[in-house]
Amino acid sequence: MIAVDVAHAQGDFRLEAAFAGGAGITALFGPSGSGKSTVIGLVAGLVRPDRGRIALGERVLVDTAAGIHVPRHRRRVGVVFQDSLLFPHFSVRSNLLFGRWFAPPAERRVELGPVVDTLGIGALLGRRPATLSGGERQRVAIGRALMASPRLLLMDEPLAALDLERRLEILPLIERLRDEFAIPILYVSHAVEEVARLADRVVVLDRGRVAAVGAPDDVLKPSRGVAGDRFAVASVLTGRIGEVDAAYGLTPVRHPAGTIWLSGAIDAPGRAVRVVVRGTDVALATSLPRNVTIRTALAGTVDAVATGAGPNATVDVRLDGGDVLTAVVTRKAVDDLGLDAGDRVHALVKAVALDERFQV
Ligand SMILES: Nc1ncnc2c1ncn2[C@@H]1O[C@H](COP(=O)(O)OP(=O)(O)OP(=O)(O)O)[C@@H](O)[C@H]1O
Repeated sequence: MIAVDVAHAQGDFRLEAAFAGGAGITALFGPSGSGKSTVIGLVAGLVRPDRGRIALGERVLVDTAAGIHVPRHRRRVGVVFQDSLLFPHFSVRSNLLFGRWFAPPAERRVELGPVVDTLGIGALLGRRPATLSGGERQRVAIGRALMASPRLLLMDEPLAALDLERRLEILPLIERLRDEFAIPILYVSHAVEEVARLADRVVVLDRGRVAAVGAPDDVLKPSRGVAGDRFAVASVLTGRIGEVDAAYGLTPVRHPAGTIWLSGAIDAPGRAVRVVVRGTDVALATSLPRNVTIRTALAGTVDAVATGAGPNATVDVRLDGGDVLTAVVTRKAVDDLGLDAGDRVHALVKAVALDERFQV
């Protein structure tokens, strides 16, 4: 468990944040410049806070009042950045083994074999970093951080430099290492799908302050602190996978409010799945439109409509079965349709917006 309570100024920016992260993945989420990387730097020991305390379990890493500032190499905190630097003249194997030196021999709990297996990098061990693709380099960087048997792993936008295909390959590996190595992870990301899928707990930062803390389903709602960034609004729906439509390459997810179609085939009938839906990918209709390309129409009742002075509005729809789906629509559409709490609506979601590999 990591507990952070710090104040730190750099230039005009002032961070004043207190939060705690437990087992599993704690996501730090928020707009650019909100202070996410600054928090990572403070926990990693790259930056010394003006004031505050950082503790990892029983161990105090920073306590400015007591004059404690554990140097970074003694923190037992692993760090993976967007572009992690590997040692260019070492093989992948040597890069991985290098990580071990950061753990005192008695505390080396992570072995090379399981790391290589989990990350699927066995074929790369003899190669030099320059010969690796971006995705391969990132896997090795994650492996090297793991080899230090860290008590906490910091991941600062670890997938941001990769294309969608590579991101989708590495995402399940991050889940596996969370589960198999049981190392708590503090994970910085801009991407709402990543946060919704990975995080056990989300800390939303906004202009250096903690705007919200909670489970992804609760926090990734606009009314709970991420207003202003319409692309940061997402909902998580739970359903069961049906039989793949092989002719069209679609997977149906059965939900009490209707069938959610995913673009792509997941051959796992009966498996429970969480589907992450961005608010900007949802349209609302007061009657079921017939001649429309969208195949997914979920029935529900408007719970709340939030409008401000801006052009956009958010509409929380309580779907049949209980899940809440938030739609980001224009304020004009809300007025034109006269949408209000209690109205029955159909929430329309484009299947092509739901990449099946982002679902859990
Ligand atoms: N060394 C520095 N000197 C002065 N200001 C800094 C310094 N480092 C960062 N800042 C400022 O501190 C603020 C927070 O930066 P930080 O990198 O923590 O944000 P972030 O949430 O990680 O952003 P992003 O998502 O864009 O990476 C920004 O306004 C940034 O310009």
